Amino acid sequence: MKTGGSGDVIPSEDAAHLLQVEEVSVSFGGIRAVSQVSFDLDQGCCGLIGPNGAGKTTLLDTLAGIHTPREGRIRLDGHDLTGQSSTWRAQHGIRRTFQRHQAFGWLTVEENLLVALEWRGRTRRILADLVATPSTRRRRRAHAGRIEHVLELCGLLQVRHQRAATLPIGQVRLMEFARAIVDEPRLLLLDEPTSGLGPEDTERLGSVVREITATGTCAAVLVEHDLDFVMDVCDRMIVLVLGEVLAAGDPAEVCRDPEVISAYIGVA
Ligand SMILES: Nc1ncnc2c1ncn2[C@@H]1O[C@H](COP(=O)(O)OP(=O)(O)OP(=O)(O)O)[C@@H](O)[C@H]1O
Repeated sequence: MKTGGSGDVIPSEDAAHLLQVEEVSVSFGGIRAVSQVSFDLDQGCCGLIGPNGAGKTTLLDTLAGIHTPREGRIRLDGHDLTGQSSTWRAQHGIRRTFQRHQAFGWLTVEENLLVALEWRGRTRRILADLVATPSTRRRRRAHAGRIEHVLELCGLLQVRHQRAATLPIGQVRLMEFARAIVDEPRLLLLDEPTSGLGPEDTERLGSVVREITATGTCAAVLVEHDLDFVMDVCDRMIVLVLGEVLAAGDPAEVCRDPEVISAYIGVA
């Protein structure tokens, strides 16, 4: 991992996990939203489930650098990134998707992906560059293969030239997912990605999440209320209740746990 301009990264002495969450607690005033949560992730997709107010989004936001933990540490590839900004984390391969979409509506689907691909490591001129100068055209050609592949993977080839604002919500969500994976992140943080998707798009999204997290180069943490989707794409599951880990492990086993059934599945 490279250090960012402002970043002092501290290597862990332990064998590095891709993601290591160590006794992380997050509070808002007197509310302890996340309490002493620890887990590792090396590959695959880890589902984060639990009732409303359990602390799932807070934990995801903390991994993304939106909140700072009151206690604990977060490491990526062994490097401590607890105090790093969300921009720094994004530049080092962490991508977070949001429940509310954040597409550039006036750009086409393909341009949205190009912006995402070019953003990494750069902070200026990207939108301005979309007016095609010769250097922009050269860069577009260099990125064309990757964009083509991701458009195909996400079922967006046919709408590649449509403006994002004109797409139905299901395709906007798939495009947002495509933007998150186009520059091959190390860690994806997915916040209720099936929200607003119909069964066909949900199935496609599930197969893309499975495919990209099966390569071993990208892992994902998924917050999702659709338990069928979690069971379909996750090889691991963590159940949070009132900010604490109630159960963790193989999804099928976790779902059979009587405490999990009583605290969440019975009411989900
Ligand atoms: N910005 C904030 N300021 C104050 N309290 C907050 C803030 N964000 C979350 N909380 C509180 O922290 C706790 C955990 O909330 P969080 O949104 O993380 O839960 P969640 O499991 O994602 O819930 P849901 O499934 O409803 O989205 C809740 O009590 C919530 O009210």
